[in-house]
Amino acid sequence: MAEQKPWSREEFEQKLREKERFYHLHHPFHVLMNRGELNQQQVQGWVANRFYYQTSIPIKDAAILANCPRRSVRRHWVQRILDHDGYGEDVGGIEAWFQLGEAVGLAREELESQQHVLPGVRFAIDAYVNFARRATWQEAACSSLTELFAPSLHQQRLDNWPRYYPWIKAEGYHYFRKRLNEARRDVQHGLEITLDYFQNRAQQERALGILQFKLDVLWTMLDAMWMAYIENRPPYHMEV
Ligand SMILES: O=C(O)c1cc(C(=O)O)c2c(n1)C(=O)C(=O)c1cc(C(=O)O)[nH]c1-2
Repeated sequence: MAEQKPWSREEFEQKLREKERFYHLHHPFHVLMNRGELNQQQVQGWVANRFYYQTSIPIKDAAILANCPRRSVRRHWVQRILDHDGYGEDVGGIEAWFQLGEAVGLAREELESQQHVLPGVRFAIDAYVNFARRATWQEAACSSLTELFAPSLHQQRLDNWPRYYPWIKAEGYHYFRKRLNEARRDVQHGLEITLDYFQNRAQQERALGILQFKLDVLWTMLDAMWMAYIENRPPYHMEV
């Protein structure tokens, strides 16, 4: 059978963008959250579990750097680690997440200890980090492209939460504001790498599969949180 023609650069980008419909923005947990229908304990559960994602992202990006022999790419990619860990005067995104924790009533130690991190959330995030360790750096770059869809979600939080959750202190919003620009910049780089690297149709379809895998990671995290905080069925709930 004849090989299918590759999509043009524009068509390929369009196919990647069409994956937006699977973004965790549409997960029922986020829908409730962005309609103001979560209580404080449920918001705290999300913040504490997402903290594990925040701390894993620079480890994931360090794995990508470790697999990348191209200095011009590393020079650019390293910025992601600095954004999260901080550099010089900038305290970084993980510190901003601690501020969010405090703003919703979670002590720093509660986040740091990871005591609230659900097994399902941990498994999903570890799968993402391990993928980045084992894949080529271009495939791992492709897996970060869910960030194409993140700015609108950060913006929704900035627009809606102060109204719905007046008990969240204003310092909590710094992280989302910071990510608006960082995500737009990062995704431009990740997209260029992806559009350059995946050339024939089979490779382009592989890229869509990689993006779907990452969408599954994010969706599965919220499934675990839904069970624990909406259904009140965390693991082993029958025993407690
Ligand atoms: O709040 C969100 O919904 C959200 C989603 C994502 C994403 O789509 O992966 C990231 C972030 N936030 C984020 O803050 C972040 O730093 C980040 C890095 C990455 C990545 O894959 O490298 N995704 C995301």
